[in-house]
Amino acid sequence: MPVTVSESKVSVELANGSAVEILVFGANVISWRSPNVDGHGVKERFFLSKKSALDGSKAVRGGIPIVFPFFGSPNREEHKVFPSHGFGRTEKWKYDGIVSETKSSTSVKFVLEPSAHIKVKFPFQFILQYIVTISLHELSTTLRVTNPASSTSTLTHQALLHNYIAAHPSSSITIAPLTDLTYTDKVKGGVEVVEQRALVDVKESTDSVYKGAPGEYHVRWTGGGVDIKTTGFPDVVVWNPQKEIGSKMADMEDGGWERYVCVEPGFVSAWNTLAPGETWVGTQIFRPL
Ligand SMILES: O=P(O)(O)OC[C@H]1O[C@@H](O)[C@H](O)[C@@H](O)[C@@H]1O
Repeated sequence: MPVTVSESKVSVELANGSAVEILVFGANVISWRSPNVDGHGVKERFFLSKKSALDGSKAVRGGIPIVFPFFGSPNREEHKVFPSHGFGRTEKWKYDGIVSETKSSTSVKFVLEPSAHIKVKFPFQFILQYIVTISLHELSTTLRVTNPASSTSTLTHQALLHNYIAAHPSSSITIAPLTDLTYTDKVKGGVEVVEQRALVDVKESTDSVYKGAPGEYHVRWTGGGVDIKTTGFPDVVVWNPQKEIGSKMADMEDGGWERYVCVEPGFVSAWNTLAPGETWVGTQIFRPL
């Protein structure tokens, strides 16, 4: 049975051992195992902190949390009732079934619409759809944000896929190509910097929001790597707190920052405004080396 559905989780497994697990809480992908390129064995591709809550009591520290309707700390009035990164990652999504299924690929879908308690705090209509597609050697995820309003009310939002890519040691991690892009350095209080490096590393605490993102990222580390292709996301965030900040995070496993890098495609440096009936779509595809 390639798709297994429980109350809290949807799991999909293909014949070659590729497997993905998605919590209904946050529609958070928490695991993706895919075969090694040499054909021997499968490897976990995402980091998930051993100290992360997975019961819906707190956002997941790992996998792919979905950031919506705003990124980072809330600065618009209508967002101030929410914790950082919004409510997309802390709501229970509805599993909406299998979208397509072949021998080499399966797509499943999750939907989030305003619940009674969200409506009280966020008086805007929205429909989020999240499609996770696992194929023999790739994983892709697509987020669709729709403004279903029939009146004139617009939906203004940001969105980001907060990928925790399993990569170690963090001293060997590089991300490219980001050269010549302007980024906001959140570690240095939000100064704008033009990236000079051909290979960006995370040896020091890094929290950088790149604008005008190329949509293709080569993430490499000793003995491994992954390529990520994206469409619809004008920005990309690179984040690794290193020991300095990571050791103070209650849900971070000991030394966890040594074992991942977050490369996060997003629509975050500006706001996207959807007229009634409009939909924004962002897609990412991972291919491990
Ligand atoms: O601890 P959180 O809310 O999951 O956020 C983790 C990090 O997420 C990144 O996307 C942000 O750029 C960082 O500033 C933030 O610290």
